[in-house]
Amino acid sequence: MSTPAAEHAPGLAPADGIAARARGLTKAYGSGETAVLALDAVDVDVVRGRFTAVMGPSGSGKSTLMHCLAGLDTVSAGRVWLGDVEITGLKERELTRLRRDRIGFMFQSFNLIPTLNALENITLPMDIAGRKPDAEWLDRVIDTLGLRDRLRHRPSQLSGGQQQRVACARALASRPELIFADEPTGNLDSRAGLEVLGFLREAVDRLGQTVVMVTHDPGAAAHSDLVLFLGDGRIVDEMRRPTAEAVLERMKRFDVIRTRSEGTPAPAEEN
Ligand SMILES: Nc1ncnc2c1ncn2[C@@H]1O[C@H](COP(=O)(O)OP(=O)(O)OP(=O)(O)O)[C@@H](O)[C@H]1O
Repeated sequence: MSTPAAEHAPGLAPADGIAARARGLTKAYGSGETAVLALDAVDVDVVRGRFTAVMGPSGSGKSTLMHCLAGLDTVSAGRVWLGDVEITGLKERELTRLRRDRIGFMFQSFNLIPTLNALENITLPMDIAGRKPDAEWLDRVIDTLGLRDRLRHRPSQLSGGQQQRVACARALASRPELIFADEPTGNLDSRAGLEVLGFLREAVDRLGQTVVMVTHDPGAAAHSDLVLFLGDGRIVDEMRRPTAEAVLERMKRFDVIRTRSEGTPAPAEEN
């Protein structure tokens, strides 16, 4: 049970249906004078069946948070759970299996294998794991992502947006409990980017998936249900049912704080 105070803290949700959870998550890089505190005692609940965006200035800890939640990076202190399994303290082999079974990843570079066709790329992680895809689920994913008539094409025969859709399908194919997307629209033009965001949205709404997306783009964040704002390694704010305008306004406040702390005039005076 979470305490009433915890329920109102940014980034914390009521304690049921949690896909990932962190408590006191702290990550330091380096030591001594060059040490960087990338995450500073972060508490966060990722709610199942929702689309969560993570935003914040460059260097605020977004990627580090995602990597620690996904078990791709070790933590310096604190605890992380995927579903009800605590991953902090797991051995690398157990962690690899857990990641493979429970998590789908989408990165900015799609990491498609050029010699495999779209379908083979989509099922590759499951093939490696020696698991058979659930045919009905795979069909739904392929149709939702509009890839039915592109399955035999190789990546070089697909547009950037189509390649990203294949990467999205690959992340969804094993029906993971959680999808982590790091700047999934970063390399795409705005139309293809919108497509991918639409598909992630549909993955949540129609397929019941859980998505965590790191982004710099307020327009992308507006597709989510909840935006978590990171500043200096802490969750400093959250926004439900975001709009691009509201997210942009919130992000501008980071610039004002930074400008003030650096002792230079506020940006308004520069414009
Ligand atoms: N491997 C590393 N070694 C040392 N410092 C690191 C390492 N990775 C990240 N950092 C530092 O940790 C802090 C958080 O980095 P992180 O990449 O999580 O930020 P971010 O919000 O994702 O940034 P960006 O928006 O620029 O991608 C930064 O100060 C960064 O320089």
